[in-house]
Amino acid sequence: MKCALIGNPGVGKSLIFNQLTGLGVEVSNYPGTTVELQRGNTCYQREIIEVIDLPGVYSLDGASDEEVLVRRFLEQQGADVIVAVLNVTRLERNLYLLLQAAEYGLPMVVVLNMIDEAAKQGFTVDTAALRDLLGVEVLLTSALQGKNIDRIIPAALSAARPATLEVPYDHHIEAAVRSLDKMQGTDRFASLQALEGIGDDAELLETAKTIAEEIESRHRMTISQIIAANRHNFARQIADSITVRQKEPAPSFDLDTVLTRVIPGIPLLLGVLLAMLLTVFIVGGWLEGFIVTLFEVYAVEPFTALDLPGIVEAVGIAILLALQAGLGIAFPYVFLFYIFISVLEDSGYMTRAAFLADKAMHRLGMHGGAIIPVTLAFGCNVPAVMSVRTLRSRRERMIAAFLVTMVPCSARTVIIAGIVASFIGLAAAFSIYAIVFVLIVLTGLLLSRITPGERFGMIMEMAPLRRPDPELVLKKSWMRLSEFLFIAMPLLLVGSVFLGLFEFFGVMDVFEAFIEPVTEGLLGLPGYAATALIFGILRKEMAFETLAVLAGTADLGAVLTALQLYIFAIVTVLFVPCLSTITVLHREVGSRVTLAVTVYTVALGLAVGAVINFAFA
Ligand SMILES: Nc1nc2c(ncn2[C@@H]2O[C@H](COP(=O)(O)OP(=O)(O)OP(=O)(O)O)[C@@H](O)[C@H]2O)c(=O)[nH]1
Ligand SMILES: [Mg+2]
Repeated sequence: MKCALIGNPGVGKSLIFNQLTGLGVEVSNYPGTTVELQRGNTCYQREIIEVIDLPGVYSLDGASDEEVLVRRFLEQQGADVIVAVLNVTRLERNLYLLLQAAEYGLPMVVVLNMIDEAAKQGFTVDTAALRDLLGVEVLLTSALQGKNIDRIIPAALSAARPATLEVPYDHHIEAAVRSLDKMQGTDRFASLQALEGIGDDAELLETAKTIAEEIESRHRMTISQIIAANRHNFARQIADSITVRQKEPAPSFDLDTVLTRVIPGIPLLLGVLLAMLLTVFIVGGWLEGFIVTLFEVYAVEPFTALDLPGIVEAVGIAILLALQAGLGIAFPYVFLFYIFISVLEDSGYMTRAAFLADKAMHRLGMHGGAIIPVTLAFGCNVPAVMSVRTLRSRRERMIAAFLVTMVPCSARTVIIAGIVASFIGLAAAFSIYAIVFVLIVLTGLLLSRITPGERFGMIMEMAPLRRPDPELVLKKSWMRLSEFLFIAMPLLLVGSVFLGLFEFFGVMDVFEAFIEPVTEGLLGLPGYAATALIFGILRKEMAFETLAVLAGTADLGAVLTALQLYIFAIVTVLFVPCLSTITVLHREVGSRVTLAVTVYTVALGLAVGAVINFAFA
């Protein structure tokens, strides 16, 4: 048997799913967390029951990816039982979706979740009244406290049935439904769908269209608008009739007016982001240094001391370097960042941040939600790319994936600080940031023009402000980290081994000679800089380290001119995202976008380097 969890975003479907199946899908106090269908199994009385976690939607007739997915799922009867999960503190809007889903006629049970919050707000729900109205079983649950979750499956098995309640539509629409029934013998649901222009019976659609146009001209509204308005009204009536106030809610200080007003909202947001970045830089940088040194002293050095035959040593070193690069990013940056982001999400602050950032992000072809990937990117592009999946449309995900990989991550900051700030000066270092920032904005403006796909406004529900649950925060951060470890690391290993072998067999020298016209002619850099750039692909700071090794000194200022150092730094910063980023890009947005990002950033890096070289040489 299959049970599907359907409901608005952020009502607790995934938390219920995790409790039923023992799996760990992502749970967040940020609407729109689940974007794909998730499946898992649970066992009840020796029967295996498949549970499906669907992405949250507000209605079933929109064009967003999630709405299309859920609608198809219902049309194709993807489940035997629908478990409609409702947030009891937002009954009206949640009932709207329920009324719409009920029309598909599948057996269902209703779960009113977050009853703990309702109690805090001083009300409860008359479940018996709702049960009578809908004609289906209604449960009160709190997924956070694990209350009544164990009753969902038994109810789905024994008490699920199609809802008997019908939305009373406008009398013109009801009349149209009756006449379609008389003329073509279609049932209520099919007639309503046909009136909205949905379905594949051409004759029925034709008849329905004539009737619909007649009604629309009278109401000066589209049929869909009339139907939606009727459902809304009915949902409100039901919500009012089943809500039982127990006490008046205590008047509370409205934190939201502080958080979401431009002043002090925006300065506060910038402060929060800055504090987060600084903490991650300082703590992360320290931790990374620690891990890298640890590897150096306890793995790389002892391994080289073994004096193994050349090729074995080359492969071994390559593997160690990849582990060093991967772990050096994973724990200090990815994990730390995820903890911060999870706290911001689960406290509900992230939805406020998205709201504040919406205007700026729109210019770049994304919406406020892109604040998450963009902020993450300053720490490390890997988690940033992984988070683009929370964006609503493919168009936005593509734009965000592009822009995020251009944001100077902490490793690139190390390059800017280590090469430019220390050998040339602070002003020069800031000028690199300024150039990159301008390029990101220009790229965003360009992409938002040329990227195909529908634009969506931001309709995002403000998640309630809550104290984040430490256990959920840690669990989620760990889950996201392990995704990085198990997906990006193996690829990083393979890439690194190839690079090591290339070097061993002298492919690097051939390559250096081959692209000499570019390195020397175009960028005015010594030939060995090309190898350093290539190693930068593994881990950005390695460009710096390799350059020092190849130049034979850490005092780069003695062997390279200020202009050469500046060009090397800006090319490294812009040039191809690192291998870890490329692997996650590939997973999140596919090979074509990954290739486009790679080609674009190489071209951009070389072009900017060349322009600077010719302008100042
Ligand atoms: N207080 C309280 N919080 C809950 C309850 N159930 C879920 N939450 C919280 O609500 C937030 C949303 O939970 P999710 O399970 O991610 O919601 P979802 O329905 O899967 O959301 P989408 O994937 O966006 O559709 C999380 O922060 C949960 O911890 C509950 O019963 N009580
Ligand atoms: Mg979810």
